[in-house]
Amino acid sequence: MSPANTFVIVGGGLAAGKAAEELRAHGHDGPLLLIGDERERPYIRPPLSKGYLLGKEDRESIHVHPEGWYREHGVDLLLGTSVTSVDGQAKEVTLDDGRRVPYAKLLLATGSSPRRLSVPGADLDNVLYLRRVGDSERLKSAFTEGARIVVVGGGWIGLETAAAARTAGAEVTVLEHAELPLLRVLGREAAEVFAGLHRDHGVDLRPHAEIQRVTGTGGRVDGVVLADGSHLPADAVVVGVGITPNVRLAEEAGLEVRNGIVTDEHLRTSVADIHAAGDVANAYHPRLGRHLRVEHWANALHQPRTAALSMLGKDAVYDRLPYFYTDQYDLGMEYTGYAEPGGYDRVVFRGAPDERRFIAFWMSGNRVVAGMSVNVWDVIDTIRSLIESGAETDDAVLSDPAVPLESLLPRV
Ligand SMILES: NC(=O)c1ccc[n+]([C@@H]2O[C@H](COP(=O)([O-])OP(=O)(O)OC[C@H]3O[C@@H](n4cnc5c(N)ncnc54)[C@H](O)[C@@H]3O)[C@@H](O)[C@H]2O)c1
Repeated sequence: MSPANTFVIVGGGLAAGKAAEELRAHGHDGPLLLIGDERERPYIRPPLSKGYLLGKEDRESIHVHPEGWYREHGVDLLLGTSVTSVDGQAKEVTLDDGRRVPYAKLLLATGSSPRRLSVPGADLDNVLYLRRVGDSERLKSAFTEGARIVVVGGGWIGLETAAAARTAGAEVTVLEHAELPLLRVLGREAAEVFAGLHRDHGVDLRPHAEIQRVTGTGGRVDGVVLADGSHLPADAVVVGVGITPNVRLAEEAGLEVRNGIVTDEHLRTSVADIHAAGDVANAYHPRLGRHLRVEHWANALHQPRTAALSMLGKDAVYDRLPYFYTDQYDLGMEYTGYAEPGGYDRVVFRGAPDERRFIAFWMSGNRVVAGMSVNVWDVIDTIRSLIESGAETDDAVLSDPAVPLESLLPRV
């Protein structure tokens, strides 16, 4: 095995772990090095705000591969190690200990980092973020019976952690900038379902809220002050105000970076032999006809196959529709497709949103562009097929539970 044939993966999350697997599965038999700055071997993040946070899943179960897998598959794991620079001309990466590693092909799966809260007091202890497994453990110990938890941001992190905190018996307030949590992602009617869910579980949901500062005593949080002057006591503050892609290495290496590392549909970057996948990749999506950066688990799970094939010189295109899911209290939801504001003209419901058991279809003309099932199971694959087929349908049929969804698919 010659080092000239070394493939290097930078990143230690799901996309990185999965890429190692796909490279071996599709025939890379040369040296394979995975370099990640976390000390933990690659793990998946969805349980960190769901089952793991709730104590329903153990640490072993969240890993992408069992402990021995990397050795068995000849993957060198360099954990707790940062890549400090990439040289796309010399085709080598430099590590934080000064070592230089040449590569034949490089995959950047550097992920993203939580946006920090930038108000006075935001550096106090117990202002908590959620990205890594240790963060989830810190949240878990803060979520105790009667603890006062203020969550900043009503996105998926905010709402899932709010649900976990309430389930643990904490008093929870969610501060959301917008008029309604998830309004931008889901539109009004579907977003109302999540707001109602949290209110029914005793969460104090505050829309149009602007945090002005975090107050504390002895270095620890004791409250937050809002722009309207109100003061909320708090034992911990959880911040979920979005993430930013980790693009520094790519930028410094001269790769095209625009809302993430820009790639084509093969997940190739603008520099030869460098590929990108996962949260950090702003990849051209041929089905949607635009570049798209997706910050969800399913993307980090599936893009590595395309990246691996393309690193091996085989033809592969990434055109899967985005997919994500959530579990909050007794509500389970799956979503597939892509419906940005302006990209759809109405939402059609099948079932009962007020009972939190329904399917929602985001429509553009007579076509479904995205679908969400709430407490309705085993339909998401059919919804995906319906979107992918581009079949025309109408609202009366979509909203009628007596019409099987399969019957809306074009016959082949
Ligand atoms: N179930 C899932 O699929 C899941 C779960 C967790 C996280 N994620 C992903 O991880 C990423 C990070 O999640 P997130 O929830 O942090 O981001 P997000 O972008 O989903 O939500 C951030 C929310 O915070 C609000 N906000 C921003 N600044 C604020 C402020 N100063 N005060 C009050 N509200 C403010 C925004 O309006 C938005 O509603 C997202 O891409 C998310 O989709 C997905």
